[in-house]
Amino acid sequence: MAATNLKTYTLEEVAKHNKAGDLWIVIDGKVFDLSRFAPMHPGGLSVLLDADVGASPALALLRRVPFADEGLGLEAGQDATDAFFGLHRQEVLLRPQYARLQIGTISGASPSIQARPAGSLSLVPYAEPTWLTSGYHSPYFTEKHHAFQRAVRKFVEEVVLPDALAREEDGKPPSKEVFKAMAETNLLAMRLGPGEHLKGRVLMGGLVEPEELTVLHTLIIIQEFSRVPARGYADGLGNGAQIGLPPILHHATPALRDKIAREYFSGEKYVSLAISEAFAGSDVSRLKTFATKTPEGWRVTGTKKWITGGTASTYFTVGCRSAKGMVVLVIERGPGVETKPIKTAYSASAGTAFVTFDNVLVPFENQLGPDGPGLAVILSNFNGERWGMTAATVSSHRVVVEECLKWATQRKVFGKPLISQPVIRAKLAAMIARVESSQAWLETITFQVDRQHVASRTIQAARGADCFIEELLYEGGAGQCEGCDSGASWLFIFGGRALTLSGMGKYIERFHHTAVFDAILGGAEDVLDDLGVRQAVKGMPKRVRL
Ligand code: HEM
Repeated sequence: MAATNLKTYTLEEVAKHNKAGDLWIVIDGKVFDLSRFAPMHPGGLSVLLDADVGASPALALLRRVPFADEGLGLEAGQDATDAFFGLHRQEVLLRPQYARLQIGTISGASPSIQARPAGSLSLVPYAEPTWLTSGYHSPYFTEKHHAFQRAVRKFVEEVVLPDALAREEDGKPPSKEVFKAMAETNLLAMRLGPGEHLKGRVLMGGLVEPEELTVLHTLIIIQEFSRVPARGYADGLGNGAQIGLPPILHHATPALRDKIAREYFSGEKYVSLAISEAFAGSDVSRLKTFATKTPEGWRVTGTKKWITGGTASTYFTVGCRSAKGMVVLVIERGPGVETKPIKTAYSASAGTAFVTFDNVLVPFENQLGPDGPGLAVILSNFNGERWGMTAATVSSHRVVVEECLKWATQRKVFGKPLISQPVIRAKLAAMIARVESSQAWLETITFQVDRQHVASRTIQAARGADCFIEELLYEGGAGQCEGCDSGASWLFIFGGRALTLSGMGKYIERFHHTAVFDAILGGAEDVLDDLGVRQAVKGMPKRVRL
């Protein structure tokens, strides 16, 4: 927070404080006293004193240094806004320890750079999907969806975002308070989509009635949550339950279903899906976790790997091999169940676990669906998972487009904004086209899913499309440079800053090292691609010929 007794100064007054130990600077009409901070400045003292860099701005600008003369949106004698924003994220000035360096404002100047208020829409072109862009219309979303979106965004930016950034830093799991807040608004329940589990709940303070909630609302929730630049944190924040709970809701006995739903939707206990193993990923029929029927119940022995949110989960929806084929069981943490964190490249806050089941006794009532064709229970779950991952993927790519657009316009190279380079504009054009087309396709599919109430054919089509969208965005798409195989566009736009954990490119760095994961999770991309085409071929009419 800025000091309260702010004074008004002229540039001439500021210019007198231009040396080490007595250094004032002007950023966006605000006067900062850096006299004590300058020796500790992370970018060094010298830059702050170097008039040629425009960093001793009051002095430099009064001298009309070239930087200020280059048509960068500043008039000579004004301030060092461009120099600052070419090197720092806006949030630096919002940090209390830096905000309090402000001692006043420049007479007659009014700040022109403002942080976007929590919950509001971004005005950066393409930073929002078309349906949220002023002047555009949507065949799917109504005014009520808009109100819902505003409420979810506010929640995400006020409650989730600060915790996500902090947890990505310290590697701890998402805070209990965030789960509790999600429970209070019923976001935990709504994230699973429409259904019986919403009955009697007050959704988002009453913004939508339980029977009114559609898959389009779920799309809004997923896409708003995915704007948070912390992919791993999102996984820790209940993405495990997103896939682990549906089989319980659809196949468990009413008593078990209601107990686990109550505990999860109130934010008390967590649920994970435990299918993949060191031995089997996409080829789930080869699992080596064995369930044996005994008079007292099922006995389960085996291991599970890459279990999202598993370190914190109480319940695991587990795919097992049985004498009859496959069976899915709900296993509660207890004797014989152990979880160990897996160190991943993407985030410790995802709670990715290696789970061991050592001769665990599981009551017969915990069986989900029939013994033998358990594979069908597992596979049916993948459809919703892929759709959700695609919705998240498109949204997080949009955030990257926004970051790149901002950076390319505020960063100066060779005396000009980066955006003045045609090659940068070409990369941005490709990224925008892919994000926009992916979102359009996603909305079409979502609408079909909504109308057909998870009709299998649409869902199969959705899965094929989802694979394509993810490939488009990651492998050949938003990340790639057109006409060459030189890698991700966002890396080229941000340069070395895309590799640093702090500063301008920190979100790009985090995005880049998690970007490919959605092509693996929920079934490897190429396997699902192939499945999509095989299913299309199944639907080919026998009589068609060229
Ligand atoms: C209120 C004034 C300022 C504050 C509070 C401040 C603070 C910081 C902080 C916290 C960083 C670390 C990186 C980050 O977190 O973004 C940084 C880096 C830096 N700062 Fe400043 N700074 C100020 C003004 C300036 C000015 C006027 C210049 C010169 C034009 C400057 C040049 C740099 C440079 C060159 C870096 C390193 C950037 C990089 O590694 O990419 N700073 N500053």
